[in-house]
Amino acid sequence: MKDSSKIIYPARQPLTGEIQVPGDKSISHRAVMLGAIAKGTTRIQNFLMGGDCLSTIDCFRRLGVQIDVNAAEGQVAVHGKGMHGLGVYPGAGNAQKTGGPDGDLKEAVLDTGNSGTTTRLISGILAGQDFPSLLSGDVSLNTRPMNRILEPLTQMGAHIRSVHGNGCAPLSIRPGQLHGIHSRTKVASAQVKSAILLAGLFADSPTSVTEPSLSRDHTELMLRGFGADVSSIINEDGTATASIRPCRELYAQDIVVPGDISSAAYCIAAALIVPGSSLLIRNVGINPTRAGFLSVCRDMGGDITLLNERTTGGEPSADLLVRHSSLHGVTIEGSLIPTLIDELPMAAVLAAFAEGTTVIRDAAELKVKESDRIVTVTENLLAMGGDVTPTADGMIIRGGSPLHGAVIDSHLDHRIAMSFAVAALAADGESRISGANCVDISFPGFYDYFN
Ligand SMILES: O=C(O)C1=C[C@@H](OP(=O)(O)O)[C@@H](O)[C@H](O)C1
Ligand SMILES: C=C(OP(=O)(O)O)C(=O)O
Repeated sequence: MKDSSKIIYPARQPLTGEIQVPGDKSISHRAVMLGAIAKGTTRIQNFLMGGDCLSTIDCFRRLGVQIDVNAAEGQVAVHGKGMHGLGVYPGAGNAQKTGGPDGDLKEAVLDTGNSGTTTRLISGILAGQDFPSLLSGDVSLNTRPMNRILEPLTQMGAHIRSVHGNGCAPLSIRPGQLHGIHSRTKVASAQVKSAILLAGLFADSPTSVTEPSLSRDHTELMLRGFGADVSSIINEDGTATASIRPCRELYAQDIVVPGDISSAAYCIAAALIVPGSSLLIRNVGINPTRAGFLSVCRDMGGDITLLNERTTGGEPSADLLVRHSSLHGVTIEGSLIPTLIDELPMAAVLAAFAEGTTVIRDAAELKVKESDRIVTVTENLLAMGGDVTPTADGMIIRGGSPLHGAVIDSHLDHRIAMSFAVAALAADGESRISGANCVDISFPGFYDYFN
């Protein structure tokens, strides 16, 4: 990704009016993936044209799926190949000889870019194919932990390994007969759960995954919509189990992607901290497994009203009316964490504008995202004059003193760039954000919204 920097000036006026944020990243990824292995054409509206979802499209095109993109209209048509129709397409520049004992067998060579979701979910699908593949991403992606999918997929009979033996991508996947398992995950991760469920489609017996608490359930909801036999329960001890039966065929769907609550979080936070603001954010996904940021903002004293609540394709959404509010510190922990994992950098920044202390704990997962977000949030908050102490699984933020403009290092992590762009709106003096273009990964046009 090319380096770029951006100067952000404090907001000179309240944020008012109506906006709509781009489509949900998690749902956009899944719509392409399930569309690719379904029978028929899946038509997607309000697809997120961000770098990560474009990586998913690119991977499936390289597996022979015709995908038509109308970027201006946010529309994507995925011409599904069915459960067993993916393949290696020499000539698309993606096939190479494996050079291994399987001699001439061609492998699909796929670039998953900066996207953990693409890498982990597609691995579940590729584990069930009859051709080999090689997955690799950018420098950040190739340092992220993959043993969390390698272990359960191997247990299912997949032939998947980390090429350099370091538990990270590149990943090499060879054909293998998959069997159903019951997997217990250590962390509540929708990516791990989804990789196992997607592999379960291709197994010869049912598969289930129990996670410590419920992570985002878009895969389960969408799989059901495509005709798979999926069930989910919350167990008495608070753990969550999702189960899937092997599947012969998935059927194409029309999908309308709601606005991404993870992107809306920056607009919500900006409206809460810039004095006089009153912002209406239309069409935001509020699936309870994603809406933790809304609860936290409200607990902090944030004035947020939900209007026009509705459900499309099993996914609830609403319009959010957000008004400037005086905030106070809170504790963010436990089963709430997976419901706002990507919004924690923004929540930490918000905490710096809140009176009193905010404690974020049980969030060690922050360390294995696009950057170590405990480190990168702490470093940048300190640069702005904030009072923050990093901990092993979170941060303690003592808020209420004014932040000042600073040089912010995004570490090419889109969530860090956006969280600190918002901080800069309510700080004294100008800020400079390095690697500012990385916002295109999940929120193309982010800076224009604030202009
Ligand atoms: O399944 C998904 O779409 C995602 C799950 C989360 O990751 P984990 O499953 O690793 O927590 C999240 O951080 C990521 O941005 C998107
Ligand atoms: C962690 C993120 O995404 P991914 O894991 O898909 O790279 C994110 O969007 O904040």
